[in-house]
Amino acid sequence: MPTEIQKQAIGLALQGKDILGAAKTGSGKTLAFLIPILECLYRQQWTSDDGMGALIISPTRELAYQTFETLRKVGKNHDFSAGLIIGGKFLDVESDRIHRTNIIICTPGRLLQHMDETCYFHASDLQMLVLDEADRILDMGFAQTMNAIVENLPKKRQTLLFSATQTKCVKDLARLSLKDPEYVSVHENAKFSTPGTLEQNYIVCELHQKVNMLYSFLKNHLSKKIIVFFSSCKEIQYLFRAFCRLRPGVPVLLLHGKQQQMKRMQMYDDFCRKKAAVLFATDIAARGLDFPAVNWVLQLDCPEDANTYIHRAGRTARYKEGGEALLVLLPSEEEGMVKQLEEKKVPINKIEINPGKLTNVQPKLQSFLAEEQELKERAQRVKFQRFTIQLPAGAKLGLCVGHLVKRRREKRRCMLKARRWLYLICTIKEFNIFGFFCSNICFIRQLVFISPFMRDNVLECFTDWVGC
Ligand SMILES: Nc1ncnc2c1ncn2[C@@H]1O[C@H](COP(=O)(O)OP(=O)(O)OP(=O)(O)O)[C@@H](O)[C@H]1O
Repeated sequence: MPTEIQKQAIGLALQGKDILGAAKTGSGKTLAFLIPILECLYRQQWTSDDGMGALIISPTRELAYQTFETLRKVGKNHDFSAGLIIGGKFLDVESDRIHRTNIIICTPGRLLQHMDETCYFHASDLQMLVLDEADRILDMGFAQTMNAIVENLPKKRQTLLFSATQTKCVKDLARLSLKDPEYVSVHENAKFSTPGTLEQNYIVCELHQKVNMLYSFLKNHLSKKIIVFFSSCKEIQYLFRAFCRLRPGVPVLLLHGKQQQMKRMQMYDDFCRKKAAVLFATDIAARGLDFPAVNWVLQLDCPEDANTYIHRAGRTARYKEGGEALLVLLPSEEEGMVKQLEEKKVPINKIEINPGKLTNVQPKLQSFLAEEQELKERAQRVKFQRFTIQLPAGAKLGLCVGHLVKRRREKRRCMLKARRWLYLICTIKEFNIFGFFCSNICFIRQLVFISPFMRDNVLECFTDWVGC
């Protein structure tokens, strides 16, 4: 039986319409664009000599890989060739085949690299463009890459955009030159924006209790399949190692963007296959991934916004299955986040932690840190990062300016370092804005010259925390 989004979107897509598709997480959007692609190329009797007929752009390698696998299943009776074009693989192997591939599933960066460097590759016959997780692909993080990609695509084509949190931003849509798009939003009038089978709660927890809380939670759910979301690679790497030593009694897996490609794929496959396991993940696993039978999603760090919350929580309770989501908030995050979630129609209840049920793992952790220098260094970096992440945006920029002032003689090195810090401590949005400041050291000197008060404060704060 087709799902609601499939019923509504497939017919319109087959009529050649541009589509803005929005439906809750786990509601079958992938088939809502794969079936029209296959049908469209089949009707035109597309062959390998015709080259690329359809292009699907995904925000992450894992999602592209998953879509590729689904396409292999649903397209097994067709003769079209399909290719997965993602980073971390050999460029020349892809280059040899790309111009003969009918359906390409890719991440934006890698696609642009081929557009720039692979001489045979062109997109002039493209019939259909699909942006999966469209709002993410059109946001600031991918803006430049996507603008460059769109310049290489023919204007006459059909464009389909899908997401659980669809963008209606006119500027974004203008960038893609959509022609009178049909807005297919199957759950727009629903009472809630998350699946009805998803039970959602949040707790408020002090920072120093988070690790105890996570350990106790895992101990109480040993037979379950759980995803735990963190907001930074540093933190996840440290806690992964710490939990491997703490041995909670369930296999702990790790997925983040700084892993090598092979490792990433291996973790992804392992977690798909396991019946009971916990996956520590950053937001690269937040969107689109369809891990089978996940019971719990735990968000140990507050998401960037309500949309990110919806996508993270949507890794469970997929296609009629049940699932539970627990959000962990610091006291300072509660008011703002809960308000955002209410505005987005997310039904979430507050529950209290039972202090009697928390296991204190701090003494064990301290003894591991004393034994292992590397773990200790990781812990220190996480501590600094946790402090800075909570600062207001202006103070983050201040930290960076302070660093630049102090090391102004080593111009290039300190600029690079400042950018790296910003990357670690800022959200993507903040980083994009502040990146501008770091790219012009003269500007920063002027800024500091104008504001000696700011400089002194920043230096003091910075020296305290970094000890430099
Ligand atoms: N018509 C259908 N009948 C049965 N199962 C389906 C149907 N359509 C999709 N599914 C299954 O539902 C699950 C979720 O589908 P899919 O990954 O496409 O959801 P989605 O809407 O893209 O979710 P997200 O917003 O998280 O990306 C998949 O396991 C898929 O196989």
